[in-house]
Amino acid sequence: MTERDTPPERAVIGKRVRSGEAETAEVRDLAQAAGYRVLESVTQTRTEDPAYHFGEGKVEEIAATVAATDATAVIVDNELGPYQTYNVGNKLPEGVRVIDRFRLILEIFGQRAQTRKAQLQVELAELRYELPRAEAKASLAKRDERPGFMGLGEYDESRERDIKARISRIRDELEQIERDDQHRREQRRESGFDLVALAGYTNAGKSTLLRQLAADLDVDENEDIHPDLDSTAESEDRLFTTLGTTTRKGDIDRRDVLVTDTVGFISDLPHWLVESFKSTLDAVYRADLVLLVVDVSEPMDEIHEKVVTCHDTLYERNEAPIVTVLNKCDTVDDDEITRKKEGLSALAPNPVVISAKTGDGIDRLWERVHDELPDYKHERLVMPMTEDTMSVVSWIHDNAYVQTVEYGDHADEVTVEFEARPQVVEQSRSKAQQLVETSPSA
Ligand SMILES: Nc1nc2c(ncn2[C@@H]2O[C@H](COP(=O)(O)OP(=O)(O)OP(=O)(O)O)[C@@H](O)[C@H]2O)c(=O)[nH]1
Ligand SMILES: [Mg+2]
Repeated sequence: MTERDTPPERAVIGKRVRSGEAETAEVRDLAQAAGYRVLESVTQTRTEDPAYHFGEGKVEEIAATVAATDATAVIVDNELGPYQTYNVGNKLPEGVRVIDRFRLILEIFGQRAQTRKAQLQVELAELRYELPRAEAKASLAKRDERPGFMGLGEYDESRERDIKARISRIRDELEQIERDDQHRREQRRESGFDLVALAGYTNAGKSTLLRQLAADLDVDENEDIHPDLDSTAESEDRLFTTLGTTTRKGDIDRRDVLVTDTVGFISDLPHWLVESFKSTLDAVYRADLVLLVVDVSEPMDEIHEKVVTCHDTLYERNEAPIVTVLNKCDTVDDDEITRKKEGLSALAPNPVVISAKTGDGIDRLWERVHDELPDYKHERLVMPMTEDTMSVVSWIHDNAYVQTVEYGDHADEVTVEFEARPQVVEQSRSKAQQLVETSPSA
């Protein structure tokens, strides 16, 4: 994690809503997560102005607030078009930056990106953010207006081409990474692991839950097939603490479960931004089961909105069944939980109530995970005793839940009874078949 060593930048927040009252709690948290100190906020309820986004008078009010507080940045919790950014910037004191909601989120992601995959995804999102702005600059320059648009220097006609070329190179590299990840998921499934992913709004408690679910911090034995197993999953009361993915072995009896924690969701993200993080979100989209973590301590309408955002983000690509997990039950009383469960019943039927912090409800959650995962199959295999038989028996021990092992009277055969994923049953059958084919009596 990169923290700024320099004193935090000072910011004024601006936000426009079409109706009702503008809520600034989340954008303040986002600004703080990006390392800004928020001094003031200025809000407006009106329709969007094409030139300034806000009304021109409101922009003047923002400029006056900036001057009075000596702020160095204006953070607008809306999407600003390139021309709007330019026009608002022109009204502000010299050198004050204008940052919209997406730019802000990209700044946070940029600070958190540690792995090659995360860095590529952030760069892809930045380039996709920049492309329409470079196009706008180009069209302004073509009309020979406003040279040096947005203070970014001379118009350079190769800029757009460069961005497009870079986007396509990053896409190629990310696709390769996705193929490798997919291959690893297949390998894990073949070795009998069920893949469970944690999803949910940012700050819902996913990383805290991962630590509760993880039994096995010592992952050396499987390092080759699990290079991303990690013994830390940072939790903090801050938005977007987690950006990449962390996978750990879960503590469930009989079945081997790998639990993956990943980047949180947030509302009002444009499609291209979500799409830029596809390689990371694949851990969720391609899991066997998704646990959708919800912070139950928040007011009902906020919970509702956040669950809808999560469903929207999952909707297009997710393949796995979803179990809703109402987290932080230690902060609310039983009556409130009952009320909130009822309020959510259409969106999230039959949720599991837990506290990732105290561990309350974790046993119930495991039971539910067990129920939702594909059924284990029962199998009874009789194998001839050859020099390879014991290694097959030991393979079955590693990949299945073995009930009994019996040796024939003359130690010429062995019978194993076990339960396992359908795929493991298939594989053990074919291993047993090979033993039959190579046995001397065949
Ligand atoms: N009271 C209470 N606090 C919790 C619980 N679970 C998590 N928290 C707190 O909620 C905050 C966020 O927790 P994280 O685990 O970092 O949340 P996350 O979903 O991983 O967040 P991001 O990675 O930022 O998206 C931290 O301050 C946790 O200590 C819980 O069950 N009860
Ligand atoms: Mg996290």
